[in-house]
Amino acid sequence: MELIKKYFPDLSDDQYAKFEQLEALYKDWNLKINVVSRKDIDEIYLRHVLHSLGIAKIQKFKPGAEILDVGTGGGFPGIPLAILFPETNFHLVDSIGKKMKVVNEVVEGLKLTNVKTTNARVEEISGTYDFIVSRAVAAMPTFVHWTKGKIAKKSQHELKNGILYLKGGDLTVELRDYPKAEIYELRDYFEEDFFNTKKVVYLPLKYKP
Ligand SMILES: C[S@@+](CC[C@H](N)C(=O)[O-])C[C@H]1O[C@@H](n2cnc3c(N)ncnc32)[C@H](O)[C@@H]1O
Repeated sequence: MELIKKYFPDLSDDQYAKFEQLEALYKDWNLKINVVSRKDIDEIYLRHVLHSLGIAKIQKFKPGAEILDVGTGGGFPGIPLAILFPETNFHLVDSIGKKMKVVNEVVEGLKLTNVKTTNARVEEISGTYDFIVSRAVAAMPTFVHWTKGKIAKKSQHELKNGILYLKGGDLTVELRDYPKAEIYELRDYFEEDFFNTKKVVYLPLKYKP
């Protein structure tokens, strides 16, 4: 929790209270349905919450904007981002029902009124979004294929819209066909060793192969 205050010092009491409550909710649910590994649950603020919030260091979401979290699993990065941007709308999607059950319980427990959830493959989701966020779901070519047509051409963020993907390691091969991809190193924003190889890849919509 101290980590959240260290990097996001200007949040409201309600936001800090939600981040505080989040740990207990996940710990409780993880005893029943294992959605977060044991090591990760002990370091949930570093490995899940702060990592998810890395996206916010690259892009601030506007009130009323629509964000799709593809393959949210236990709710990452969608839930921490929904706490950080309470006036932005988040749609969290995953194809595994039991993970969505936990997400639904956490959303309810935290009283997050800006989160909608759907248990489905992303290919089945219709509608368009200002940004698509994700972590650890698929290689970029597959991900781009799955999400084709789901990014609004007219964004509420003026000229910025597209995919914001949390990735790690060497991306040279994976992003070879995406010359417009912008790579942001999270070690430039967070000093913990965990972030040494972590990045946010921003793929603008107007990418033309
Ligand atoms: C490794 S987990 C990552 C979960 C979460 N994003 C995180 O970082 O903790 C990948 C998730 O993507 C989901 N997934 C994979 N392909 C999907 C698809 N086509 N549509 C929706 N969800 C998908 C899986 O069910 C799984 O929960």
